[in-house]
Amino acid sequence: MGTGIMGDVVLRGQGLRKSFGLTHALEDASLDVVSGEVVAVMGPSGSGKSTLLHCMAGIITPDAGSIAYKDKDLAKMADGERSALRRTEFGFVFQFGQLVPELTCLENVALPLRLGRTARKEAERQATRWLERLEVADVADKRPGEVSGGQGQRVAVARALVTSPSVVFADEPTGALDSLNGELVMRLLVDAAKETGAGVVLVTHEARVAAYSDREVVVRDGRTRQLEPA
Ligand SMILES: Nc1ncnc2c1ncn2[C@@H]1O[C@H](COP(=O)(O)OP(=O)(O)OP(=O)(O)O)[C@@H](O)[C@H]1O
Repeated sequence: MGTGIMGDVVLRGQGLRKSFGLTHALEDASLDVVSGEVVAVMGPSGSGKSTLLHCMAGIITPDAGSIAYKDKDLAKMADGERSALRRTEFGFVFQFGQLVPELTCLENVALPLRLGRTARKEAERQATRWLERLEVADVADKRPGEVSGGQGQRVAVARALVTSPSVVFADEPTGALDSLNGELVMRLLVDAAKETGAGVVLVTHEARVAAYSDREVVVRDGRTRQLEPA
């Protein structure tokens, strides 16, 4: 891995600190997200991985440090601007519970486009293309409760990519899957991201999953350590 052409730094977090009461979740964490590159964020349970991801995505505000999207400081954006950035430039894949149970898989994938005011027909056309790309076109009309865990995660990946985001945040995306389905989801996620040029932040504690990345960053006690590519 790691031989693709990498682009520019799209998102840069530097010197991030975040405490929850007396818990110092992040002490000094830095992370660069490069377009077309998959960076794995590894580390033991409770080390601060998810907190780092949530800060980088603008979901929570760090106590100190800076996060810049294409050189624009997230802290200086208005709330509305930050939410618009999340909706249009970021995609999210979590471990589970992210699809809307009342909607069909097709409607779930079309939803981010609909929220961005794309007309229904066009949104569903693009959603269909992404379901095909993730090899789950056959579940388009089913609801999330009627599909397997692996199929559901592939639908979630399709939904994360449908807006052509510049950054995809994936927090233990294969955590609830068996190894075969986990490998399939990772392969499809990485291939699709490479194709669109998205940078991927992959939070995982599994070396087998991190093996899909181009670069690894280890978080320990809220501090990041960048590993040199092999
Ligand atoms: N909203 C919160 N309120 C209070 N404490 C929190 C909150 N979020 C995280 N923490 C604490 O911050 C520390 C880091 O948590 P975080 O979820 O970032 O770790 P992690 O590396 O992602 O762990 P895991 O691999 O188990 O998901 C932990 O001690 C956790 O209990």
